[in-house]
Amino acid sequence: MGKKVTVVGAGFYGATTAQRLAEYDVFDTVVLTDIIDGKPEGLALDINQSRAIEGFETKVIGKTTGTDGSGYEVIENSDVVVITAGLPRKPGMSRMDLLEVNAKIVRGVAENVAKFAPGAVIITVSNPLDEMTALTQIASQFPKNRVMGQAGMLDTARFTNFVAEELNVPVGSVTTLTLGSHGDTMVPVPSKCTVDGKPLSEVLPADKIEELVVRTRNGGAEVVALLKTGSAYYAPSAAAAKMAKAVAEDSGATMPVCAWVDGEYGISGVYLGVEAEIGAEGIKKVVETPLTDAELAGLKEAAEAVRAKQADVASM
Ligand SMILES: NC(=O)c1ccc[n+]([C@@H]2O[C@H](COP(=O)([O-])OP(=O)(O)OC[C@H]3O[C@@H](n4cnc5c(N)ncnc54)[C@H](O)[C@@H]3O)[C@@H](O)[C@H]2O)c1
Repeated sequence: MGKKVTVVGAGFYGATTAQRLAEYDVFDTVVLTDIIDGKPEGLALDINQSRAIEGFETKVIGKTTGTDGSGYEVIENSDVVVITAGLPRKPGMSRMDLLEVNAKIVRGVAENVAKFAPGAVIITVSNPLDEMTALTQIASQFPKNRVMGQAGMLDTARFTNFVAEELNVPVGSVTTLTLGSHGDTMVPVPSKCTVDGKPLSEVLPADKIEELVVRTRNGGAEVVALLKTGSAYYAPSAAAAKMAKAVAEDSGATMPVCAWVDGEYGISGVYLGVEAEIGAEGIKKVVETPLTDAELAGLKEAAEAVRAKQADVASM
């Protein structure tokens, strides 16, 4: 049977994710939902009308849903569900400022997803990311491997772009890695970064690397400040769509994602940004990579910072 993916939330992040997923032309159906009457239907109609030009056969179905679960039948039998519902940041706001309002939204959505697509893998992107991913698992009661969050793919892509621009080399020649949380405790891993196979530390001075790390950590805020209303969505949607595709194709690709960590790196019982193999069952395996002492210490610090906040979301 053809694959089916649902994107909940037809805002900037959700609409661009649906478009990317449709343009991959690997899914039978892409479902796009929102609580704003007519918005997902209108966007789906528009994306479908691009099929003849872009040359893809995937059908996009838009559906207005209610917070009470009305309309959710449309997501039945989805292989993957991407949750983008929730408010984005405004200039000056931190991701944590969104906690209470988005927790209500994400809890409701996750409960409805569990009811109507009980076999799906869920990819959460709503902010604050680590907390909303933990809440998605709590509210859906899905096995932890079937719930993950998107952050590391985006942070890594931002870091890669900054390095490529700094050195004026193709992005394809640059490999970077960030772990940890999607926020202040993001952990860049310079020891895993290379340019044309050479260690980053051999092609850029330490102070320049640190400058790019800081810019990566503030990558979301930099876009928010420029846009003045709304937050980034082109790179974020590219990341979430790539993850959903890896699930649908059971590819086993290794990607930096927010995954349940259970003993890896000596860390347990927390959703954290790590590298993991992605497949039909969600997280196939968390992949441990050798880290320097400082990088490992940063990862452990990030784990403790998000652990406390993730414990709070259970009651939200
Ligand atoms: N993880 C990341 O890397 C990352 C990156 C960028 C943005 N984000 C987050 O993604 C979320 C969405 O961002 P955006 O730019 O699309 O915002 P947006 O305001 O453009 O869209 C959000 C959409 O969610 C919808 N919505 C609200 N409650 C809903 C519900 N119960 N069911 C279905 N839909 C509902 C709204 O009607 C709106 O259309 C935000 O929380 C933002 O902070 C995460």
